Amino acid sequence: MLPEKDPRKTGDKDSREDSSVTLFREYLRIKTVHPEPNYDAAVQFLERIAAELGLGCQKVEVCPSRVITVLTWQGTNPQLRSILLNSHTDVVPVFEEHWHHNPFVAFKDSEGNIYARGAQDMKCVSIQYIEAIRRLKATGKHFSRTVHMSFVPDEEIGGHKGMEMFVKRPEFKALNVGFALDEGLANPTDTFTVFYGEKCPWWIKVKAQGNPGHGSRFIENTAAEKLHRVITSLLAFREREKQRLKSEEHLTLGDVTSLNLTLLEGGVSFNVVPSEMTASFDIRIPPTVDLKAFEEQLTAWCQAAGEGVTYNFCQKYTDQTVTPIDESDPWWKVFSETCREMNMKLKCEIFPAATDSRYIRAAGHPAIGFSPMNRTPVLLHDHNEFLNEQVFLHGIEIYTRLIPALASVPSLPVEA
Ligand SMILES: CSCC[C@H](NC(C)=O)C(=O)O
Ligand SMILES: [Zn+2]
Ligand SMILES: [Zn+2]
Repeated sequence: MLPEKDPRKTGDKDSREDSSVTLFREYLRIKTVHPEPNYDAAVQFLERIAAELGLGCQKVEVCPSRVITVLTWQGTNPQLRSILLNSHTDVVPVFEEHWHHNPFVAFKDSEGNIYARGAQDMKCVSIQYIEAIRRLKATGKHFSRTVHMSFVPDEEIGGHKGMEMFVKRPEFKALNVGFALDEGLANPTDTFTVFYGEKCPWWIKVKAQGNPGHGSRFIENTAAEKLHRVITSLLAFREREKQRLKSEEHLTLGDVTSLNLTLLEGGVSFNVVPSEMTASFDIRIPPTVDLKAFEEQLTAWCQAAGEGVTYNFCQKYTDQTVTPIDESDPWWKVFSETCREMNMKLKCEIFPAATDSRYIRAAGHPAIGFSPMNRTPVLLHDHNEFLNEQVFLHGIEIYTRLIPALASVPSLPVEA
């Protein structure tokens, strides 16, 4: 085996590599991978950066072993609401056998593609924030609004011991957030995708109870027959939404309700008709859907399937707050104008899954999901996730324009 420092394993051929890229690759090598992320190493890395850049560093332990690290660049008028640049430190697991390079080595190929778990989701963004602030500080710049960078654990497993707890803490309230940026998705075209809201995740477990008996007989009203009816209703709805997405050109995945049957449980033996079976569904509901009516529809499908069919929620997110994206909104105006000045094409969408932005929005703060990765295939959670170093470096330039613009938004009426 080659040692991991060997350039044949890491792709470290070029000693002239941009120091931002080197830092990005160093961060990618920290194994903050579930199910046992090394969060201590990430926090130490961030503390080192804070010291290097002369930033304030606050650690908030929201529950045992779950620390939020906040690096702060104080504004010249700290009374004004701040800019929050959020990113999560954890990454999803890998199937190592499907990777062409070790996903925790950050191999760079001859085209500058950096392969690593977290290259897109979302260690790139963390380092882009840091490097943009490093550049701005180096030129002696100051802005009126304070800029905070928050680095949070556990986003990939729902954020329950991360951002969800943090937004309820006095330390979060003290950040006095005016506007937040968080993660988005890559876009394979020239355009950058921007997310102004998210679908509500509902995870439901449908339980059907029926008559048990010998597997050789025609038992009446079995749990399986009832569950089959529920599954048929829900999958028929899935098909309608799928067709709607396909046939209406302006719609994106964020605009329709997605639904998948993800778990089937029940039974003990081939020849025993079970008295109980369950089916679990991952449902994602756009902010425009009436949640009460949708819940009534789910109840009706279960009732129509027969007696003894019930469901319970394993996840039920109901906050449908979206961030304003009209030019009358001072934050959006500055964000979109700054992007326009850089000739960036933006496409505004609803995020099809769930990120920590939902907790920020629910706490009453506008938040935009944005990862500056155009001309890049969407590879989050996929094998051989990569980001090209030029795309990464361009992202730093983008934040180097966006951060000053947002941190200079003039005092708002609510701040007077
Ligand atoms: C609903 S909690 C889990 C969060 C996860 N986020 C992503 C981005 O994959 C998801 O949407 O499944
Ligand atoms: Zn992410
Ligand atoms: Zn993710």
